[in-house]
Amino acid sequence: MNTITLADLHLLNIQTIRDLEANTINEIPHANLIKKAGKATANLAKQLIKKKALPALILAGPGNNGGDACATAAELAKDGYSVIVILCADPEKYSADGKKAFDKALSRKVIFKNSDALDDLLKLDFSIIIDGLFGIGLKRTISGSYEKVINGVNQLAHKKQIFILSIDVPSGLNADTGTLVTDDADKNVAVKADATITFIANKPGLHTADGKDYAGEVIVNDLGIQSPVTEESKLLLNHASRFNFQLPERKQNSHKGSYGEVIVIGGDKGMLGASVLAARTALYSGAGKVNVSLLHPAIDYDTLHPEIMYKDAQHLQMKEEIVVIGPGMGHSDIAKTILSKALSSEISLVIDADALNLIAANKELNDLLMGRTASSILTPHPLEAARLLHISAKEVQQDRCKAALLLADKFKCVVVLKGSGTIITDPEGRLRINTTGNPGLATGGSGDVLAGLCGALLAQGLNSFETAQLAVWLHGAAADTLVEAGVGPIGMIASELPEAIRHCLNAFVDNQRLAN
Ligand SMILES: NC(=O)C1=CN([C@@H]2O[C@H](COP(=O)(O)OP(=O)(O)OC[C@H]3O[C@@H](n4cnc5c(N)ncnc54)[C@H](O)[C@@H]3O)[C@@H](O)[C@H]2O)[C@H](O)CC1
Ligand SMILES: [K+]
Repeated sequence: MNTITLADLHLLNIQTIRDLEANTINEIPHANLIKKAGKATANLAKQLIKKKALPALILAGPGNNGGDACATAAELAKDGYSVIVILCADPEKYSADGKKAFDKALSRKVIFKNSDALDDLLKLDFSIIIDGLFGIGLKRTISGSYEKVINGVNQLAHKKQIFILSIDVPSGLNADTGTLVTDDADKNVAVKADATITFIANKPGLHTADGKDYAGEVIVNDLGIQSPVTEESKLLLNHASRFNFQLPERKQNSHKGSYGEVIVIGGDKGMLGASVLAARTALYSGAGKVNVSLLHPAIDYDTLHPEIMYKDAQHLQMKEEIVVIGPGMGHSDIAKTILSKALSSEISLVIDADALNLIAANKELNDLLMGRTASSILTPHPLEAARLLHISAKEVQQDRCKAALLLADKFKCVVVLKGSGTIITDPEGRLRINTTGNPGLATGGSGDVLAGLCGALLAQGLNSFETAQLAVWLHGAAADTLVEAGVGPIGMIASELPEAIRHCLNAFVDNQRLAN
């Protein structure tokens, strides 16, 4: 975990990459980035290829991504690999460097076919499939022969277990948003890569929304172009090895009051479990004291965790504790009254689930949240985020980074937009995309666990943005350790997370101590 550099975590959007590329070409007229990209891709492919006797299949599209593909073919051929390229382009229309790469590949006996040969090629076996159809220049829905080629190689790779390496971006994916470039919701045309070698810098769309499913493992090669990155850089991947904050030391001479107090408010009829899960997690993640206040007080004792105290929701002081509000809270008038009291208080809040829905539906609560001076962390899933922004969940998912930034700006809060590649933002526009987690977390209650974890970290003295970063990372890391142990992704349940979170949290603290 200590080998990750800040540069590895730096994310750039397409426009910034284009600007950097243009500056480089202006300053170094013969930079030949395509040649460099081809070399880097071929070097990686050589490490990935297990059966050198089989040919490599390379897809080359009409833009510079296709140029990179031809340069890769030329490099592999130089080292004795047999290479077949499906050329979906007129090479006469390539850029000068792209044409040079094509000519070089041709001179090195690379076999070029067009998409008419697809059906015959799909009967063969290959050492690797390298996707250079489209990169950051893809504009419209992929159709016609491009669509046939993509669907064909996806199926072939799946059937024959052939590794797919995408160049720069899996063809079909938007590198900014992680959505598929399509105007037809029923059409999912994109290369499903096992790995992506991406150039100049890492890109947000490879890590959120559909990005993780299509890009696979992401390898960054800067092609010698420096993109300055500092701790202040706004767009980064969220990784614990780069956190520059610490939990307070656990001194021998300390007591439960040293580690803060959390109250979880929620649990209307039929939904008590949500609050109990959040409270249990707060306990397992180090809060000194943990309370539950249920709106439907059907229980006042947790037989599994008798450490948890139960308090009457309607008579809470809300003076010093950290309040996690919303899990299973429902929409009753009492819920609104208690939420209004919490929003009017001077204490730090974690606002989740039904509390978010109530705020979205009620102007008074909305205004109270907007007017808060104490800190709040909002933890919406896409539908809750959509309600708060008064747009559709689809619009949120179309650009998750933008939606999270809008929310943080609107409410002047730290926002955790959950989902694949959870996004953490703050009102200053800092944005982190999380790197841990797996589909095992797509299960009821895992959001309650995250809310409870946030509460415990706030109680131990981290600020809201630090809390959100560490909580999201730990939550995903815990799920990853469970999957490694065979507990999921299928059938992983939220109740299994708190113990795994405790393990990951202690390991995180130990690693930080060793690193310092
Ligand atoms: N900028 C860099 O960091 C470097 C970029 N390299 C590689 O180049 C691509 C970007 O190249 P560009 O030519 O701008 O775009 P594409 O290759 O992605 O494709 C554009 C090409 O495709 C046509 N097109 C767009 N959409 C469609 C569609 N739906 N159907 C058919 N045709 C479409 C469009 O008109 C263009 O002709 C980048 O990703 C890198 O791989 C460098 O080589 C390294 C540095
Ligand atoms: K590509």
